[in-house]
Amino acid sequence: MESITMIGSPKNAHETFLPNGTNGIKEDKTTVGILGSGDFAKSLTIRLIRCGYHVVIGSREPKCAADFFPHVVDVTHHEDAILKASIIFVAIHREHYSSLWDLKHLLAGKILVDVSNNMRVDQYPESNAEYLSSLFPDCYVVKGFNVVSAWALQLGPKDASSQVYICSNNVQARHHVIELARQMNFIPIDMGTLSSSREIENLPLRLFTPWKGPVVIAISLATFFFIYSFVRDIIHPYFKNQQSDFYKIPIEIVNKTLPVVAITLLSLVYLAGLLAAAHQLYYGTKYRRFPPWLENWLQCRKQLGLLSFFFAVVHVVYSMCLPMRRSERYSYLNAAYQQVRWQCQSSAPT
Ligand SMILES: NC(=O)C1=CN([C@@H]2O[C@H](COP(=O)(O)OP(=O)(O)OC[C@H]3O[C@@H](n4cnc5c(N)ncnc54)[C@H](OP(=O)(O)O)[C@@H]3O)[C@@H](O)[C@H]2O)C=CC1
Ligand SMILES: [Cu+2]
Repeated sequence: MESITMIGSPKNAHETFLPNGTNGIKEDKTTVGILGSGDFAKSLTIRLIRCGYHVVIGSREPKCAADFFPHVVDVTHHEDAILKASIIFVAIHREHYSSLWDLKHLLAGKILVDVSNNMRVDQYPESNAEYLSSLFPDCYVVKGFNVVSAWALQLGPKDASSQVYICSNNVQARHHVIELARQMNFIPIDMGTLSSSREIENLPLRLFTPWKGPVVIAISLATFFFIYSFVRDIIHPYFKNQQSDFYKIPIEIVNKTLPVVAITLLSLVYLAGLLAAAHQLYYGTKYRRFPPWLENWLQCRKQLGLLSFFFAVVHVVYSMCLPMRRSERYSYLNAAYQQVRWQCQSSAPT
C-alpha cells in the first residue's frame, strides 16, 4: 500500500494521506458494515437507515441475529459483510477483537471504526483503537462514536446536541468517517491522530466524575444531620418524657435536615474560594499552584452549588406541604382557640 506522509501536517507527522485511486478505500458511500449484532449495532443500524445508508451486519449467528434487525438490513456472516462494505464499524467488545484475526486478509485496506468503551479510566496499557490498529496494521482504524449511547443513537437525527470525537492516523479515513458522522446528523470533532483515542475513550467515564465527590458529601451530610435531628427531637424526648413523636420523622425531621444540608453545601462553595485567597495571600503570588485537594474542591464548586440549590428546593416543597398535615391544622386551630380564649378572659369584668 503506497502512502505519502504529510510533511508539516498541522496535527502530527505520523498522519498519512493516501493518493486517490491507490488507497484501497472504495468510494461506496452508501453501504456501511457493522461487525456484531448487539445493542450498539442495532441502534447504529437504525440511525444509518434513517439517514439513507444501506447496512450490512456481520454476525457469528446471522440467522438468529436477523430477527432483531429491520428486513432491509443484510444480516450475514463476517466474511460476507466485510466484502460488501469499505467502512466497517467494529461493534464488539475489545476482549473479542482477536476473534477477527482470521479475517485479516479480508479486512486489509478497509476503514475500521472502533466504537468501544472501557469500564475504567486507562483500563489497558494502550487504547482499544490502538490495540485494534496493532492487530490489523493493514486497516485504517478510526476511533469515534463511543460517546453516544445506543439509546441516543435511536433517538434519531433531531438530537442535534450530540458531538462525536473522531481520530485516526489516516487523514482520508478520518475525513470519510467525519463526513459519515455529519450525514448522520452528529457534530464531528476532529481530534487528530490515533494517539487521542485514549482521551476519547476516557471521555464517557469522566462525564460524571465531577459529581461523585459532591454527591458523596451531600449524602454524608444529609445522613449525619438526619441522625442528629432524630436523636435530638425524637429519641431524647421519648426517653426523657415518654413522649412519642415518631410521626414527625417523614416530614419534620427530613425538613429540618434539608435546609441544614443546603446551607452547609453553599458554605462549602464559598469556603473553597476563601481558602484559595488565603493561599495566595500567604505565598504572595497568584501563580503558585494550589494543593491538589484544594484544586479538586475549587473545580467541583458548581456541582456543590447545584446540589445545595436542589436541597433548598426540596425544602421549599416540604415546607409548603407542612400546613396540609392534620397535626399542623390542629396546632393552628389550637393557637387560634387559645388566642380567642385569652382575649375573652382578659375582657371579662372582674
Ligand atoms: N451499548 C452502548 O450504549 C454503547 C456501546 N459501545 C461499544 O460498542 C461495542 C458493542 O457494545 P454492545 O452492542 O453494547 O455490546 P453487546 O454485548 O450488546 O454486543 C456485542 C456483540 O459482539 C458480538 N460478540 C460477542 N462475543 C463475541 C466473540 N467472542 N467474538 C466475536 N463477536 C462477539 C456479538 O454479536 P454476534 O453474536 O452477532 O457475533 C454481540 O452481539 C462495545 O465495544 C461497547 O463498548 C459504545 C458506546 C455505547
Ligand atoms: Cu427554611
